[in-house]
Amino acid sequence: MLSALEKANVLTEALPYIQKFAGKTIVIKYGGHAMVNPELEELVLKDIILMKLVGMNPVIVHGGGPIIDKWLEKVDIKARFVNGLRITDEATMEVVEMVLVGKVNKGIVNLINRFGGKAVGLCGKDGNLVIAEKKQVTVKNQAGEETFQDLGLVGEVVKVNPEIIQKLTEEGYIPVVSPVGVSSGGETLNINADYVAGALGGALKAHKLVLLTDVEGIYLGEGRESLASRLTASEIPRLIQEGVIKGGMIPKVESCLAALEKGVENVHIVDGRKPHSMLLEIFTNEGIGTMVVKG
Ligand SMILES: Nc1ncnc2c1ncn2[C@@H]1O[C@H](COP(=O)(O)OP(=O)(O)O)[C@@H](O)[C@H]1O
Ligand SMILES: CC(=O)N[C@@H](CCC(=O)OP(=O)(O)O)C(=O)O
Repeated sequence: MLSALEKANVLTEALPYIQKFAGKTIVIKYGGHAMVNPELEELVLKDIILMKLVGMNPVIVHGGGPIIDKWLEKVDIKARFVNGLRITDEATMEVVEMVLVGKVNKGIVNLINRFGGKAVGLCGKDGNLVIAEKKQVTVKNQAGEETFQDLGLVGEVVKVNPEIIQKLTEEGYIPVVSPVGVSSGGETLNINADYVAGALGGALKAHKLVLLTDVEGIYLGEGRESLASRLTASEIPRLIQEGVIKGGMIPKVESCLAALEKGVENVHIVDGRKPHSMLLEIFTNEGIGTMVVKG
């Protein structure tokens, strides 16, 4: 345990970081795989409340893939993914919206409020926050040829209207965003939360985008020693092509690239299972996880 003096030292050591980040927007993607247990969830959300209290503007975009899987199973719908994206028919979309916007979003909002923060939950439909269109994807077949794959009601962000987030932030709220968007024709679309986080970070000109997940960062090979502490944007397409980055990591790195392109200064993929990983990232010089940089 720290003595009272040591605790005071820790606080004053954080001062330059608090000054540096005051007023800065930090978009945090809280992935479903990082929501591993209630104790850890409490730590993550209390860290975010602390960030808000010391003057930063945290904005949460949450996922919930494993929780959707659980509820789909209850109604006998099989979960299927292509390149980390859920194939979404109408029945699946209904479950996705109920689980993300209803259960997961309100669960996070309720906890933040209970821990003394002020949270407001939204999805892409609120204030036309996230306008999307159906996403087109190509995949390689067994012969190595590129073929088109229809994912159903899966969206790609085409426009973000961030005013509602800015208003909430100015009023002292922590916005909590569900990755369900709407097309210009009013159709509900399922968007991977990583893409929403990247696009929102870009639209808000965020200082930082932090993607909390269930691995330490991006591995370039087998084992923990292959963890990349820093990758440049230009290396990413090759790593996807070679199959080094696959599955759920693909939307994450693509979100990083989109955010960097739109001027987000710092983009990090961090282990959300590690207690206080975000605070370590923001308040110390310890580089944790993988930082993706322009170039
Ligand atoms: N090169 C890589 N380095 C680290 N993880 C990778 C890599 N390629 C694929 N992955 C997978 O990406 C997963 C993280 O994505 P995902 O499961 O969608 O998490 P989340 O719910 O946090 O969005 C990891 O658990 C891992 O299985
Ligand atoms: C199109 C698509 O894949 N949407 C995701 C949305 C939730 C999400 O992104 O959750 P995680 O961050 O926990 O993976 C899904 O249906 O699972």
